[in-house]
Amino acid sequence: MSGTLLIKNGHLIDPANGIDATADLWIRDGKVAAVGNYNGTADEEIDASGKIVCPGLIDMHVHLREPGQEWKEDIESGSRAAVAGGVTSICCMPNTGPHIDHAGIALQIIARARQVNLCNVHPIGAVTKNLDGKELTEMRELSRSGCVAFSDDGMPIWHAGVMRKALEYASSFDFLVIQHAEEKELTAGGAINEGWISTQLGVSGMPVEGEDSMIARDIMLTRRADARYHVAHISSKGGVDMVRKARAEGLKVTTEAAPHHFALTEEEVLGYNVDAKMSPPLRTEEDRLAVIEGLRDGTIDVIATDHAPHHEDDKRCGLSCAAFGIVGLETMLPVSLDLVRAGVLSMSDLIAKMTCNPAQLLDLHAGVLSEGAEADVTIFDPDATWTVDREAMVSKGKNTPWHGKQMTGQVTHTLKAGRIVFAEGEVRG
Ligand SMILES: NC(=O)N[C@@H](CC(=O)O)C(=O)O
Ligand SMILES: [Zn+2]
Ligand SMILES: [Zn+2]
Repeated sequence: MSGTLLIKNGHLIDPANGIDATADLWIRDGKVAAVGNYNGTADEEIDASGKIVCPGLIDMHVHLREPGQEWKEDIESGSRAAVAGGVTSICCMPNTGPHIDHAGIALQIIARARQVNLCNVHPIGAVTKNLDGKELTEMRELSRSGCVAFSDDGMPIWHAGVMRKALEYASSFDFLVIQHAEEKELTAGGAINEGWISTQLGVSGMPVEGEDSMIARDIMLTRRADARYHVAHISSKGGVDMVRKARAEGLKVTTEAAPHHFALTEEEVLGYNVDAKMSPPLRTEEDRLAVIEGLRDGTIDVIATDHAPHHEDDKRCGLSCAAFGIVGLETMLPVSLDLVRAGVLSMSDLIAKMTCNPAQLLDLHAGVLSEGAEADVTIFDPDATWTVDREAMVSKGKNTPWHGKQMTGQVTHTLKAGRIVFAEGEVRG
């Protein structure tokens, strides 16, 4: 956008620059022009009194379903859902059809996202061709085509030998390898966490050891390869403890938590609720508290949604057969704000986990409000309440466990490169 926009009187939080104060934010020609005083006049103003103004949120774990399953979501609907949730940069996972396992698909996604022009979309390239865990992709070429990290998400990088090669190769270029940690030999046939509740419901469970054993194996391989390893959607106490230990040892191990794993437990599936089914599954209260402690002490430096839209037809067929996954973009912020309200994190530390921390991990030029930076900005009212209505969701996916629940914290404006792309409850553009 051209011209000068003033966002005034907001509580500005820019963790990367250590800013946490009431201040005006000046934007000129799509870039941050100044924080505080500015020698000029505004063409347009947004009054942000009583609101928080922060860098546009980044969600490094999103499933956009395009190409291949556009009835579940596409780049346009996913981008719209993102900005409605205050998210201005998303990384999309490679389990599309075709998979993001060659440069052409990555380039196609980037081109389509630019046409849609609502948020930044960064593909994550596959580690193995077809995501079948056998042969490595051309990671260097995928990286040159815009992939910001590598994963077989949806599937684990299963075989230890392939994982070792992937980590060794990635290490020579400093690529980040993101693991969906699940030992399928242990979880096969399971739909929810294995335990008392799965027994009670008579539904096959996925033991927590499925996640933990793969994280343990991967940490050993990461140590040997001196690679950068990231655990996707961590959900278990054992996993968090191992990551904490690995980091203390100086290994380049990082992880992310999804809001559902720190907000909900396996009790959500009582009543056979298919919208509480995802992989990894909701686990016990002990696991949930361990994820929260990991967020608090910095073991977990990123919050990412694992936004996984599915069509009704893939969900409404019983707990055992329903697809794994829930949508998350539009509820990420209010659910995460509970961590501030509970005194687990300061507002600035919470925002860091959704802005500068993922940006740093993925080397994105985003997540800060420094002078000259692209003006991707989120404005939200931390106290406003609203009720989740699945039918009113912007995403094509309506599979949310929070339907009918009251949220505290509402995005009022989302700006992409200085342009208002969401305001007054409407996506613009
Ligand atoms: N998380 C999920 O339950 N589902 C994801 C796959 C994944 O993230 O592993 C999906 O693509 O639907
Ligand atoms: Zn996954
Ligand atoms: Zn995922």
